[in-house]
Amino acid sequence: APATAAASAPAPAPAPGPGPGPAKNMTWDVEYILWAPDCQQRVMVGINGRFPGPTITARAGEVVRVTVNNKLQTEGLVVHWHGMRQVGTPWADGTASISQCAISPGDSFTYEFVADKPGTFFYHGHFGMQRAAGLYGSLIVEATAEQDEPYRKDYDGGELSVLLSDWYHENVYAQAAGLERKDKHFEWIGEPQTILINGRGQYDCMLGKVTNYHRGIDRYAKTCVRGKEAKLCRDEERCLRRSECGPYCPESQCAPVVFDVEPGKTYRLRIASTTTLSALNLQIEGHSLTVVEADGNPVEPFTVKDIDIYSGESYSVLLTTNHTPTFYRPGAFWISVGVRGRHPKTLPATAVLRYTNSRFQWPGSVPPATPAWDDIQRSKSFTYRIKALKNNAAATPPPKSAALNRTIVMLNTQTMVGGHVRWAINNVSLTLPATPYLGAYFYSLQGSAFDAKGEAPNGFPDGYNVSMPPGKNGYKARLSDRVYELPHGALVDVVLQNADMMRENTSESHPWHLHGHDFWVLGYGDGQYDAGKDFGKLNTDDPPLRNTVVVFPHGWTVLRFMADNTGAWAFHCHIEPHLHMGMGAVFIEGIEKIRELDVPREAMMCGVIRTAAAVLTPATPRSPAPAPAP
Ligand SMILES: O=C1O[C@H]([C@@H](O)CO)C(O)=C1O
Repeated sequence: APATAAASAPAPAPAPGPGPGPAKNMTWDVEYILWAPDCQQRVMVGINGRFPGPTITARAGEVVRVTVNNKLQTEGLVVHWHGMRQVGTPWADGTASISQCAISPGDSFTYEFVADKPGTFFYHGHFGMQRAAGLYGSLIVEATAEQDEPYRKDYDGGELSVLLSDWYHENVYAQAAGLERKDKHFEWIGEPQTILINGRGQYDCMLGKVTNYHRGIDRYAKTCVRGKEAKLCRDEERCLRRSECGPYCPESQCAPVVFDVEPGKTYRLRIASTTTLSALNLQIEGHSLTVVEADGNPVEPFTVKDIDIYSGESYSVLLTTNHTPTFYRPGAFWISVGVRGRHPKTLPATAVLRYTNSRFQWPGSVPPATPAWDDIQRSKSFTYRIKALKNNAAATPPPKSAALNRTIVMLNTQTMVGGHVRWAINNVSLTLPATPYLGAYFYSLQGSAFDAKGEAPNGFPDGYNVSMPPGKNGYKARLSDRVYELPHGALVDVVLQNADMMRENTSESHPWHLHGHDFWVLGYGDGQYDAGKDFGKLNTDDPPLRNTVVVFPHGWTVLRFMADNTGAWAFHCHIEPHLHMGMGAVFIEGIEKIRELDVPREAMMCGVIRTAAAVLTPATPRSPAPAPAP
């Protein structure tokens, strides 16, 4: 490994990333676009002129190579491949300040990594609040013939991809500015205007019949108009100005999503959520759903009427088209997606499941109502049911507790720091340094790149009462870019401990996402985790492997992972404003091995400095400037 690579590395550097193999090559222009995802035109971050970004479909083991051209004139960007473990390619993880420098405006960067395992994934921006601006899309990894997914034989109809998100009319710069205002001027982003399915929604109206249930969410709730908007469609000029084009124009950017299915078959729905904030619930009128995959891992199948899904999670569910069309059920059914966990102010999103023998285009029924937002018990019972598939090689059990090297307890608190509302982990509210951690370790610049004087705290003081706000606990947070350093191969438990927020008797659920890994979810509980009592009860027999897990209000969650992936990995709440407010941590793994990596200059520098041979030859010391004339 080069010692001071910028000055002495041999030129030119080999192409970064994994070796040869079948590859998926793509070139993306990322740019601002005017788009009307919910029939209202706004500025978004699009890829190749569209929103959402293109779906990537790869085979497991294939190399994915995406050249990203940053055509945003005024901001950097990175793309994170959510769920890809990036073994050996930590610089391709796409986290600004952690795995790479943000790609400068006008510059390009090629991500190159192995789609390491089959499953349902997605990609998204990971710089500032760029994901919320629309920079995301689906990433599907198909199994090879040899590794065949265990549930592959259980569906004969095909696959449907359902990417869920929430959408705000206020742009992300305004959202971020509001979050950063001081003291009583703090502006929370509030609830989204629209839930999107595959990037489409209908602001302020329902495709189906409106009921009192919908009026309870938005008292002005109405059914989207069909006739008037259809007339607008015929006026091509107006239709091209998309924002004037209603949902029923086929050309419209907010046209309802319709999944055409054959009767008498079983389909696999790949469902992923990249919401800014909302926890969602999805159900399909008249059909049950059998959960078979979570975050790319096979789970013991179980059948439910609806699923909860948090930001950062993905599931595959099997659905059988077992209805015979009747007068009342003509063969078109509502897919309904509503908000859970926070008092909803957003109407549920709807899409249509339409049998090919359906007598009607549209369901005539009322879209099914979302389960009560505050029925946390119901959410828990769904989440607790998720277990690893029995007797399956892809669902490896965790090493037993005896092998454990380290336990990190992470208390999350919402607290004031310097007049700002922030989130903190053990009193450290994460700020990100200008120098990516991966480069700081690779070039041995820890001391100057970030605060390396001490580690991020391993726990919180005894006697902290998690059912009281941090203020009443006399607990004061600070900003820091400190990290957790993990030696290669350490077996690590993380206890996520939720607590009271600044407002007494309030606590919210948080979906935590770990980069570079899947982890085993060993257990959940209410109140404060008590190692003496709870550790022995953790599930080490069939815990599910996941990359995202929820910690429930005033509860705890324990996860375990093996720190065997050399790199710098983010671990954070997947709620976009919460990460922005400091709710995250960084693990530096295999510290003793980082310098052996082949970190490409492209990830740590910008422009031609990264590739031009000239700058790589040792610089000739400049003669000292002449002394100024007396
Ligand atoms: O971080 C948050 O801030 C608000 C609220 O606590 C203050 O307005 C909220 O719901 C969050 O999750």
